[in-house]
Amino acid sequence: PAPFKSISWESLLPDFPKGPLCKYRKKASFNWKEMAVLLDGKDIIQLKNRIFSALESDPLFVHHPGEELSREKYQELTFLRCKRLFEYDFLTQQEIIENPLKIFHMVLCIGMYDWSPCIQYLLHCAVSTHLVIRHGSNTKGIRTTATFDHNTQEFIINTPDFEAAKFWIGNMGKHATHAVVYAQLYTPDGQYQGLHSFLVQIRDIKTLLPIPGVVVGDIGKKIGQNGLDNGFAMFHNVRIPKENILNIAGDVTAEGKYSSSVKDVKERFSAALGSLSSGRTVITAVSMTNLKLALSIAIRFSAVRCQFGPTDDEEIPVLEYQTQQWRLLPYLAATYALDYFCKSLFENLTEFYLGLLTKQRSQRQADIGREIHALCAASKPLTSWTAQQAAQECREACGGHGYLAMNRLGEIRNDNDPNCTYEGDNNVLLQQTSNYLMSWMHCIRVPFESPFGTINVLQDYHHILDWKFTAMSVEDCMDSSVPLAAYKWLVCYLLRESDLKLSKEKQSGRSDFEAKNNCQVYYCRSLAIAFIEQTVLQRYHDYTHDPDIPSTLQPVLKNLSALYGLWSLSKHLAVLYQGGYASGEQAGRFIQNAILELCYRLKDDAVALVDVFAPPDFILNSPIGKANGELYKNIWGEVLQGSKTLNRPSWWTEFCINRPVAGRLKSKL
Ligand SMILES: CC(C)(COP(=O)(O)OP(=O)(O)OC[C@H]1O[C@@H](n2cnc3c(N)ncnc32)[C@H](O)[C@@H]1OP(=O)(O)O)[C@@H](O)C(=O)NCCC(=O)NCCSC(=O)CCCCCCCCCCCCCCC(=O)O
Ligand SMILES: Cc1cc2nc3c(=O)[nH]c(=O)nc-3n(C[C@H](O)[C@H](O)[C@H](O)COP(=O)(O)OP(=O)(O)OC[C@H]3O[C@@H](n4cnc5c(N)ncnc54)[C@H](O)[C@@H]3O)c2cc1C
Repeated sequence: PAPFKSISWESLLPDFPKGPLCKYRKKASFNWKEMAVLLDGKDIIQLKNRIFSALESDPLFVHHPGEELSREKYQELTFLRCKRLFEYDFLTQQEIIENPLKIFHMVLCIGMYDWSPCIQYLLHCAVSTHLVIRHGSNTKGIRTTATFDHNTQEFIINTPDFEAAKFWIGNMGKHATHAVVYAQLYTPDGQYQGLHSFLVQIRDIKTLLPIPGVVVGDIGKKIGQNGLDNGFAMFHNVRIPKENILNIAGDVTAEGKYSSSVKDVKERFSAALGSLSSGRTVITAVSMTNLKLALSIAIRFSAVRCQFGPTDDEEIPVLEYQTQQWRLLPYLAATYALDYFCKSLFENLTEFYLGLLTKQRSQRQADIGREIHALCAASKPLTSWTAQQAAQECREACGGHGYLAMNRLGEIRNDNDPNCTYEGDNNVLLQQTSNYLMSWMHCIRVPFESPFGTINVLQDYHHILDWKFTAMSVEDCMDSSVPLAAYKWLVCYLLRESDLKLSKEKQSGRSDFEAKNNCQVYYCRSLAIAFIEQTVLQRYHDYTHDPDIPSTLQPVLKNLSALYGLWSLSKHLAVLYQGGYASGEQAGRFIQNAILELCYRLKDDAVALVDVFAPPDFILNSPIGKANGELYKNIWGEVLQGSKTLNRPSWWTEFCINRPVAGRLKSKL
């Protein structure tokens, strides 16, 4: 990051308007601008400003308060906005090469405005990876076939029946003209060659009418993200040229012979699915961004909204209540920890793609692919669930105002919801992470490490299993080293228990399939969650304890790290006691009291902490979350902008004239 002093704050990070939030802003222990520069750096802040102000000045992105858009209109507007994003082309190739992290920030800035155009845009950019994989979770079971016809040098794409139809596909409902279709490949000798992807034209590019043999349409209204047209498709002997096989894992010669540089079928399957890791990394960051949006709204609201007080004539901000602090501030800490983790995961992914682009065939490159897969298969569940719970908590924390659509918490919650499902259902994905961890069990007696070091903790497996909770006071627990040690034990313990459980299941005669399924709840699933929480915490602990962090910022960052660690760990207290890491009343009590103390210490910093990441008012688009904190003026301003707010309803005669005759229909029942 650029040094603090050389930057003109006025142009880069202007002061917030004066208002009711000033009271808390003055109490903050640190300078929010210094924090923003530390976390993002001047270059990224400039990029964010550029994107935010482009959207704010563009009439196409104007908000329509008080207006209900039909789904058709919203889809049209989303498409126009998506086209406009291509016109803006916010980043040059050179900028991306110099700092790939800029793509990540660009996506999240657009998403903060609305996820529908953002995802539509992303899907158009990433057409090579993300269209028509669907057979649900079990990709191996996809039933669409691609049979090579060497007489015409074409593949014939076929959907056997409607249950095998592609469903849910983003952009396919109304407008996609081409799709990447995952299908089971058959060569002319009748041999089955496994899952491959093919580029298939589905609509005419001049008329948007379906190509003969393709049945394509819109799947209907969803719980959220309704600007996006999700669709279905079925293929009836649709012929595509030979060149349209996307030969990631294998190819077919003109004579119809199959060839692949990857001999093992299982490896080919992993290669075919490898690109899903980038989507899962993006979704991890999308969910973390939803945390930022929800908390910006709920914390600003809580700092201004007053209820009850020590005397009848004095009401205090709801943020002063222990309950409100405990409900919101751990999510604020999680936002900071996950924000750091997302950036580090994106860097890991960049290294992986650099290896692919330079055609690395090393063992390290293969190990990186496996480790990234294991990381994002658990970070997507962790972050999307955290954001989902946080959005609901923030909604309730804002009371009735949180339920008003204009304040956006419902939209954030509903738009975040599918992050738990797409690119792999969370519960299904966690199994991939635990499989990866379990696969290390046989290495435990020899020295080993993974490229990003996330499983190196297992090198001390036997030793760590003997560790105990040793803190002697609440104050002892106020550093993230305490939950981190507990997490290391937890991962080793759950790994041992999962492995033992699997062996027992097999010994009792269960098939591998059954045995694995019976080891998920309380074992493998908990293991994957504990592992990813430990990894997030480890990275954030190392960052916040780095001696290069300015001394003006380190105390608050350390508090956030400790709170995130203890709060996450507190959900595993039962296992810590069950496995003998903790014993006696004190351990649990210390952890609980440390959480409350950290919440109390952070409450005066909370507004400044959200000021660091909250987007401008236009983007946040929530009257109760505005930076001026003028809660009531902002709400009234928005309510009165509704075109029909003060109108008599169009159906007023039904009330005033066509009155019901009580009991008129009774005899007809
Ligand atoms: C993972 C599965 C559940 C696999 O299940 P199986 O039981 O059949 O197989 P195995 O567990 O035995 O696996 C075999 C082997 O393969 C390895 N593997 C599996 N996946 C990967 C992977 N991704 N990378 C590396 N390796 C992998 C596995 O570890 C095994 O190896 P070992 O033998 O060594 O142990 C699978 O069936 C599955 O993934 N299911 C989920 C299906 C799924 O995810 N579908 C997604 C559909 S697309 C979708 O939903 C899109 C939604 C749109 C969302 C938009 C939001 C955000 C925008 C994102 C945009 C992305 C932009 C990115 C840029 C770009 O890509 O260019
Ligand atoms: C908004 C949205 C957009 C989407 N966009 C696309 C897209 O663009 N392209 C695309 O290809 N797909 C897309 N999808 C589909 C998405 O990838 C799938 O919904 C997802 O992979 C889950 O599969 P499923 O819906 O078949 O769930 P299922 O697999 O039917 O899961 C149902 C339930 O069964 C459980 N379950 C399944 N298998 C197991 C198991 N082995 N062990 C334990 N429990 C299990 C799951 O946890 C879940 O609770 C989209 C979905 C949504 C919601």
